[in-house]
Amino acid sequence: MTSVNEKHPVPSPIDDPTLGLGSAEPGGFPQVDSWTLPAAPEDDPYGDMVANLRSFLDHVAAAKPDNATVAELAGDLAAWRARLAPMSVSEREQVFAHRTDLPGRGQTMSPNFAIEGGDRDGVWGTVTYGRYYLGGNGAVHGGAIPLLFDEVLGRLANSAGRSPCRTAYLHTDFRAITPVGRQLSVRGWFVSEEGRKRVVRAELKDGDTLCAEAEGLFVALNPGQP
Ligand SMILES: CCCCCCCC(=O)SCCNC(=O)CCNC(=O)[C@H](O)C(C)(C)COP(=O)(O)OP(=O)(O)OC[C@H]1O[C@@H](n2cnc3c(N)ncnc32)[C@H](O)[C@@H]1OP(=O)(O)O
Repeated sequence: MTSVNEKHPVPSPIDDPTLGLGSAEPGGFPQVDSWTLPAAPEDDPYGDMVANLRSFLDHVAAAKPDNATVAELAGDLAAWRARLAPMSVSEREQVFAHRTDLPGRGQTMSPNFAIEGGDRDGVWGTVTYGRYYLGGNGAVHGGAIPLLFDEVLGRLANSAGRSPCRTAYLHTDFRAITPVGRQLSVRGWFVSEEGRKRVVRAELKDGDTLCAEAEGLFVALNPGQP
């Protein structure tokens, strides 16, 4: 056990019995068969929870709370951790990041890529980086940009009935500051597909300004590869 304070001890992630190196399921990424999201269900508590969690992280990043508020929040978070801990399931059963019917796949790790359309050769949509992703001086953290590209290109490279693949390289060029809090356009497309090798490119734009672009090689997994 590791702990930031004695009142609210935080177990290390390694204590999670449902995960471990070597236990990943082959090609465990959710596959994309259609880029069209179904109409949002009337009542979708999980989607609401994830949207609130994203917004919560933005507010945590933006706020300068007093100590009493921070202590209360730490207690609330510890209580929620204790409530969720017995509900841990295997990767296959996990809901987080597996809800391909939700914007952003129902996860909060990578920026919320809102898909507008796509086909076998490409995908396009928007992203708005919240305050959580601030690097400095109003610009998005440099690591959060390849995170978006891996999400967009990973989904594209695994789409349309293709066999599961993994990122072999992801080269990112930062061309201009990527602003926090503005709706940006994102586009990913196939450059080539030869044997196991899928070369894809993507760009991130603020209006006409190219903020960043990337090239990725995704390699189709052989049987038995994790
Ligand atoms: C819905 C979900 C969206 C999110 C998707 C996210 C996708 C991810 O981020 S996956 C996680 C990050 N990636 C990884 O962990 C991958 C780790 N690496 C690996 O597992 C392996 O190196 C792997 C599978 C990529 C390739 O290994 P292996 O199967 O042995 O292939 P290998 O024989 O070396 O290479 C196959 C071909 O690719 C080429 N290649 C492989 N890696 C590279 C590289 N980094 N640069 C250039 N070429 C490469 C090889 O030269 C070879 O080419 P050729 O056939 O012309 O000789």
